[in-house]
Amino acid sequence: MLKIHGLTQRYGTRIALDALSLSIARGGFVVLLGPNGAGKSTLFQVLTGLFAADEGDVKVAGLSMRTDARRALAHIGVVFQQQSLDLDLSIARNLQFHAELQGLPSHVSRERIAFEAARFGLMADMQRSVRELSGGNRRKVELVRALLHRPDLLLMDEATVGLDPRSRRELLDGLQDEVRQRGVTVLWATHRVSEAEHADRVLVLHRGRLLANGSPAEVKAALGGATLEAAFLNATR
Ligand SMILES: Nc1ncnc2c1ncn2[C@@H]1O[C@H](COP(=O)(O)OP(=O)(O)OP(=O)(O)O)[C@@H](O)[C@H]1O
Repeated sequence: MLKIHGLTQRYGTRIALDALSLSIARGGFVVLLGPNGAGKSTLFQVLTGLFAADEGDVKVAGLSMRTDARRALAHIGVVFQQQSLDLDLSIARNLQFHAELQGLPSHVSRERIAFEAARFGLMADMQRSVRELSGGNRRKVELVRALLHRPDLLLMDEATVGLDPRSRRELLDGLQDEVRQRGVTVLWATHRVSEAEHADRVLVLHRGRLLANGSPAEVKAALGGATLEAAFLNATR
């Protein structure tokens, strides 16, 4: 689903991504675990075509981001770290606007918006402005928006920051449904080890390099530690 080869990104003399290579098969909940400054956001910016990296390439569903970005991006949905909804518009308008940008026919967008909004418990608030919503519901709207064009690869960058445990759980459960029911691949960037404990696969990123790559148990064994958290803290000190 995703192949990253030799990706390098520098900011002046600082290396944010250091010849990073990895591949991720279709389907599953994959956690990209890294401390602050590891390069997670930089990687997501390259994956979503915000800029091209200095070196290397990314392929999504076999399509190169360098030569075929438009078609590659059609496979990707994203929720960025920074909230990006129009606060003055209602949930419904925000979602309709995005569906129009994606070129979805109106009968398809109406059906998908209703389906996803119901799934995430947003139906009662559809006509409220986003400004009036809790942080948890705003994130759910962003997730629904990211799912409208039915992406195969969903990128979530620190998506639970500021959410209480219940909202975090609901968001994660919704994503697990997507993985199970539609075979979506979720790449979930976080610095919280607890969010990696139940992942299908964990990628540990530190200073732009991959330190470990495997199931939570494999990563714990590879990095050495009594718990995944101890292994992570030890390896990224
Ligand atoms: N626009 C920029 N200009 C200069 N340096 C940058 C820029 N963006 C990121 N960096 C540096 O690149 C490195 C990787 O940053 P990045 O934001 O990708 O990490 P991150 O893992 O997302 O961190 P966080 O968890 O804090 O969001 C850091 O050393 C950061 O200071």
